[in-house]
Amino acid sequence: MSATPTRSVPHITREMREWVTDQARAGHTPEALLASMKASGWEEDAALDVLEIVLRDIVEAGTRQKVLPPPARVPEPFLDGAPATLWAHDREVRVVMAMRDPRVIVFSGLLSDAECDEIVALAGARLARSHTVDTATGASEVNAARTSDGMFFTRGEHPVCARFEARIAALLNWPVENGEGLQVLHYRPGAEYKPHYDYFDPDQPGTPAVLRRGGQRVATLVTYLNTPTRGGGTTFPDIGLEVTPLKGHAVFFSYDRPHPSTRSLHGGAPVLEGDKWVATKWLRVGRFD
Ligand SMILES: O=C(O)CCC(=O)C(=O)O
Ligand SMILES: [Fe+2]
Repeated sequence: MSATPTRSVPHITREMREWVTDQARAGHTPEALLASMKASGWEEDAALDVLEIVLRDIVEAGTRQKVLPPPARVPEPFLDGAPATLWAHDREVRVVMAMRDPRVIVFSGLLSDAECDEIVALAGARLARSHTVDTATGASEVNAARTSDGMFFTRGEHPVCARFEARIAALLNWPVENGEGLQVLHYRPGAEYKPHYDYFDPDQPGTPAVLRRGGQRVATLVTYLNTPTRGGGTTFPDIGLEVTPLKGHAVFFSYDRPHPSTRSLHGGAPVLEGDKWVATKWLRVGRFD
């Protein structure tokens, strides 16, 4: 048996990678690149190794872009004609601001003060340290990026939940059945939720299991159940937006594919004074049974 000669993987500097990438994008052939590298003193074998690695990376990056999932239909309120208010099941909701791309809408009056208080009281009785779905395993785990406490109601668990869910479905034109149960989060002073995406990362091994129930998340509605004294806004770092948490207001945003190009990155800024309570409704592309 003959021994296979081992060849070490060449170290490719950032400058080298950029030069090969620029030349290839400018339309120069691999043969032309090889000739220039040899002319500037490269050994043929080493130059070939570098070209093979960098050109393969370029092709793979291009393929990844092309296999972006097609855009999904997303929840969307009827805002044609720029109405000041929308009728949502049993209540008039005000439209405070609407951004088109990415889609971000702030509503007020989605819940009455009494309904906010009732949800806080029901959730408070059941709070435990927040858990998020770990897409590596599909299991729940304590998430260090989120320093709030949280719990989930099942859909329609209390009359106030069912009423709220019917309102959300009417407001956003999305079936109640496609919504997850409400999640309630409680942030104490200093607590925050670092910027994140709400969709499930398709590259994580646990994601297919999570998607079996309802498919991807395509929109989020965060409703503020109280008004923290200072801090605790919902931030959208890609667009420099911070939504003030005001009791009964809600911020809606949608994302038509599980990809950062949706610019749906968002977080809960640290609460500086007072507490913060929110109810999050995640909407799936299909029935969440
Ligand atoms: O607390 C907030 O403002 C954001 C909450 C959030 O991002 C979530 O529940 O997914
Ligand atoms: Fe979120």
